[in-house]
Amino acid sequence: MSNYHAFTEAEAIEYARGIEGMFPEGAQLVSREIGDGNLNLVFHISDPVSGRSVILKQAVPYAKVVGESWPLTLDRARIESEALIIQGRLCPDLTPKVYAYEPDLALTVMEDLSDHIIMRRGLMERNRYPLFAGHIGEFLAKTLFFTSDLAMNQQEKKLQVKAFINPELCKITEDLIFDDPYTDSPNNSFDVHLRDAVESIWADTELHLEVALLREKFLTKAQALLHGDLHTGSIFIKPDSTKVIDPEFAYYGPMGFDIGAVIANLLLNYAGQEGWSPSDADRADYRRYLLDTVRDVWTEFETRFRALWNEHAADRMAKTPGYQDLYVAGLLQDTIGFAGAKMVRRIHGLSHVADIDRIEDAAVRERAQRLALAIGTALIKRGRSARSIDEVLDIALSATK
Ligand SMILES: Nc1ncnc2c1ncn2[C@@H]1O[C@H](COP(=O)(O)OP(=O)(O)O)[C@@H](O)[C@H]1O
Ligand SMILES: CSC[C@H]1O[C@H](OP(=O)(O)O)[C@H](O)[C@@H]1O
Repeated sequence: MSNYHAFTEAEAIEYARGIEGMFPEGAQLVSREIGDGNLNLVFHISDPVSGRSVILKQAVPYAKVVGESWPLTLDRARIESEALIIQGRLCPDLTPKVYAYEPDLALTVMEDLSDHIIMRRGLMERNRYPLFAGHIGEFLAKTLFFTSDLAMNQQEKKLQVKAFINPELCKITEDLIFDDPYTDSPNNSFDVHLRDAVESIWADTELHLEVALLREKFLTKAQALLHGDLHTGSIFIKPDSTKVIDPEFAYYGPMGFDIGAVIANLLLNYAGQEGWSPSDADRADYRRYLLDTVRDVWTEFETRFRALWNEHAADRMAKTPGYQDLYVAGLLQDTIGFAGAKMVRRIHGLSHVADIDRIEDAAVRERAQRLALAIGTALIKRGRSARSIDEVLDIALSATK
């Protein structure tokens, strides 16, 4: 990556001007750096006259949220662009179009999705998205099924596992999700009022055993090409459209990690509804919508995944009676366990979620945090014995005072 340097806004404009066919000759381009994620630069380049626009996403050689003291591979830009291309082939309507990838600059040029909003914000505004569960169920079923040994030639799949070895980004997940929240790590960050709840998680060895088993799956179960960071900040949405962005954490891992991420982030918003002050009936109604969506995400995924299996399984052994049922039962258990782990890390780990952190009143924020921890830890403990997605809804309802 010898020519690499991080773009200034002026350089981003110059680069965009050179993209063939993108902007009219001589257009007065405007650039805004809009990256609000933890890791990368995102330039929005537009021509106010023609109304045309494009996104340039560039990795920097460190974790932006921490600074240069946390070096991070630029190879994540390759992983992200290659994963976007695969996901785009499988789900063209659910992903941004990738126009180009420049390895020397760790830069991906992609479709501007600014007519959508980031789903986390949409949920914080208490919008409802009736098509979301079907859309994300389709994304999960197609991307996970078609990249797995069920649908692929096993030799080709192994080459894909190799192409998506992503050790540095996986290490972030291994530490921030499966280690730090369960010990007194300097990476943790939490409000003082939460110390007793956090200390009881540090001391809960029954919980630690379940997390160790989930971590082992994350480390070893190369089931499918995961998105790897499928939270509601990685989803752009509007009523009739859903687009999944930001797969730089992609690697071959356990399918339930992606499904669990979606469910966890719906439940984090559920907990964050403590911060809303409508009538109790309105809050309960929005929470009901979120729980219905949790159930629908799973059932939409399961229905489509089974249909793909029945129609496209390439593997003779995949047709063995009973195999599909056991496989799907295992996916549900993984999904529930990973959902719990993805909730807990957002309360007292390094990286939080706005659904809860934006609650200004400390006492109300504390109620939301405790609720998220109660649901998250219960999901982790239930995972291995779960039989139905309804158990997730029951856990959320019984933790809610
Ligand atoms: N294709 C896109 N169209 C419009 N805005 C985008 C696009 N991709 C990213 N963004 C904006 O940039 C922000 C950060 O992007 P993201 O891919 O999540 O970066 P990071 O990898 O740093 O988390 C998003 O929250 C969104 O506001
Ligand atoms: C130091 S990275 C922390 C956290 O950030 C990533 O999320 P995003 O870049 O989408 O905001 C990922 O979830 C990591 O665990």
